[in-house]
Amino acid sequence: MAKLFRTAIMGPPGSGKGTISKRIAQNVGLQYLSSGHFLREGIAANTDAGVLVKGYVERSMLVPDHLMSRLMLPRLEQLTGHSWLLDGFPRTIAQAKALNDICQMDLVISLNIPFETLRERVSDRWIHPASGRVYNMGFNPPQVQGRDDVTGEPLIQHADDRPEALQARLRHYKDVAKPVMNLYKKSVLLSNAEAASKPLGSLSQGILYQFSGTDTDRIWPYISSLLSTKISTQPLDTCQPSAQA
Ligand SMILES: Nc1nc2c(ncn2[C@H]2C[C@H](O)[C@@H](COP(=O)(O)OP(=O)(O)OP(=O)(O)O)O2)c(=O)[nH]1
Ligand SMILES: Nc1ncnc2c1ncn2[C@@H]1O[C@H](COP(=O)(O)OP(=O)(O)O)[C@@H](O)[C@H]1O
Repeated sequence: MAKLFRTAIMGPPGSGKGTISKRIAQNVGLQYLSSGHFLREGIAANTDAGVLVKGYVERSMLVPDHLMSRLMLPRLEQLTGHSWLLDGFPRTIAQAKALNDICQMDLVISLNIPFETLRERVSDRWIHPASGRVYNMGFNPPQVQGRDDVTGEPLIQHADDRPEALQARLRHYKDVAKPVMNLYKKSVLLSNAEAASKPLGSLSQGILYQFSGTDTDRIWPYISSLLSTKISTQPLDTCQPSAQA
């Protein structure tokens, strides 16, 4: 049985989830699954799932929880036997509960970045719409200005990255993410029977680690060191539903 490591990264738009996830995947060698990327792939390939979610994604609305869980959970079940990192899922408490039903996570990373920093970053953000590759004109510019490094196709800026839209997205993120963070935050020791008899919202798991700052390069060493500690002390295990399941 291998040591398996299941983790998720949370944070407001522009907080650096994608940037940090890429570093984690390179350093730790786990499977990286970004919900936004996964949905966009389905839309581009015109799969049944892609057709169902297209309207929501194009309007930057959250895909309904039941649909999101129906798409993501089988994908995770295919990764049995692998360590993974989720970016963008679970985003709501309903999604977190659905994930708990199939798997206990080991660690949740939350990025806490000041609004002004987010505003500066997203106003400088350019994306390659087909792949979701993200560039920042100061931090990680493309090799050729305005062009994707891999395909050479033009980069675009998202209407959602305008400051007014960002403010609204941030408010929405805070409302939706708070109960999810509370679920992962505090440690409570409960027997399975106790856990089963409590409403899920009252349970929390003590696996949330928050990182604050304005620079990804400064936050990264702390995350890297946390991961080394967590992974080296991780018991041999397979994916199990959490006590709440
Ligand atoms: N100047 C600067 N830019 C950064 C830093 N870290 C990341 N960025 C850039 C890369 C992107 O253009 C932008 C947002 O980063 P990400 O796309 O990694 O963020 P995230 O995945 O959280 O955004 P999303 O949820 O997709 O809106 O900021 C940093 O420390 N300094
Ligand atoms: N966990 C999720 N629940 C509901 N919708 C999601 C989820 N993840 C992604 N989406 C959909 O995909 C879109 C793109 O997601 P993402 O790439 O994470 O970017 P953003 O930070 O703009 O939300 C979202 O606007 C939303 O429509």
